Amino acid sequence: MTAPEHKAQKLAGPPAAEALLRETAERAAKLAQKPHLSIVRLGEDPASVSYVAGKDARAKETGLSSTVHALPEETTQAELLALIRQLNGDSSVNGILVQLPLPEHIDEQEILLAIDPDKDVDGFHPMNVGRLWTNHPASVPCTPQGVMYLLKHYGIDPAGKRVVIIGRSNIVGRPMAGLLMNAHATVTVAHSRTRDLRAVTREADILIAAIGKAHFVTPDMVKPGAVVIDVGINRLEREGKKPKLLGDVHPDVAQVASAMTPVPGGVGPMTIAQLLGNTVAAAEEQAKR
Ligand SMILES: NC(=O)C1=CN([C@@H]2O[C@H](COP(=O)(O)OP(=O)(O)OC[C@H]3O[C@@H](n4cnc5c(N)ncnc54)[C@H](OP(=O)(O)O)[C@@H]3O)[C@@H](O)[C@H]2O)C=CC1
Ligand SMILES: Nc1nc(=O)c2c([nH]1)NC[C@@H]1CN(c3ccc(C(=O)N[C@@H](CCC(=O)O)C(=O)O)cc3)C=[N+]21
Repeated sequence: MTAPEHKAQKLAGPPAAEALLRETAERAAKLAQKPHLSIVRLGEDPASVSYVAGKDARAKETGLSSTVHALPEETTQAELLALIRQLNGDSSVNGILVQLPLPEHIDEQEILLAIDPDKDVDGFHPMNVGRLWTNHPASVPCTPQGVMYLLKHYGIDPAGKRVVIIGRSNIVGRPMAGLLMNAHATVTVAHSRTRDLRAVTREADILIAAIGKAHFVTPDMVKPGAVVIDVGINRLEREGKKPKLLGDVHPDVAQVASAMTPVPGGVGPMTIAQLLGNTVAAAEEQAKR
């Protein structure tokens, strides 16, 4: 008989997301007005349609109200800016989210700059990015903030640990690095130009994969006993069936890691819960004025 295989602890997202949603619902209920989230989406990309539907449904379940502005793919820059200005000026709107990626003809940076930083529940406005990197966080991007909540929920403290993040995007890798640095981790950010990636990732006590390539991280890249956080969601569209979702981490990594997030059911649910948390936080701030 062969020895039983080692299997990493499963860091499931839903229980941590439920805890965050409960806290969020309690805070929402204390406000005189229901917090309101406005979600803007352009075009019919199936992943965006599915994420936005999830965000809208979760908002309503949590005692928030939300509106989805589903605009045609051909919407112009000027039309999109006009909608954002209208939402900025509407005191019944507490949070604004413009779903990314935007179509090619839209200047994403100009759109993100136009969102009132106080309503920027994604934390993408340069004002909020600057606050994160000076350790005065206001609104922080939902996915990395959700990862921090998940780590805490499972009793994993990054302080003093070596963390390696693969990916340097504005939505995941960079803000993840800022948050972990603020939480006293020693942080390395790797990317497509990193030399000898395997030697770098093997240094990690906590390895975070945000690459966008299915099963990219293999067991040989992971230090035995490391905690592995899989942010990747790679959609395998299948004829007549729901798409299959694959993470950036190969399932065999569970044989070497001490703990690992699954995909689906890992970081994804944290992102949505954190978005609602950010919306309630924005509503609380706005209620003080
Ligand atoms: N769970 C969730 O809630 C969310 C999941 N995601 C998922 O996370 C993943 C990453 O998303 P996002 O950050 O937006 O993606 P981006 O494509 O913006 O960034 C990917 C990063 O991975 C790096 N990379 C690509 N190939 C390699 C390689 N061969 N070796 C090392 N690094 C590499 C890129 O490097 P370089 O900069 O050099 O190009 C880049 O920094 C995706 O699967 C996405 O779907 C995203 C947001 C939320
Ligand atoms: N302005 C903006 N803000 C974002 O936060 C943002 C964005 N644009 N563009 C795209 C990415 C991606 N993203 C996800 C949200 C939820 C799940 C999620 O709920 N995932 C579930 C599965 C969902 C399913 O079944 O499709 C899971 O992993 O278990 C995943 C990914 C937010 N993003």
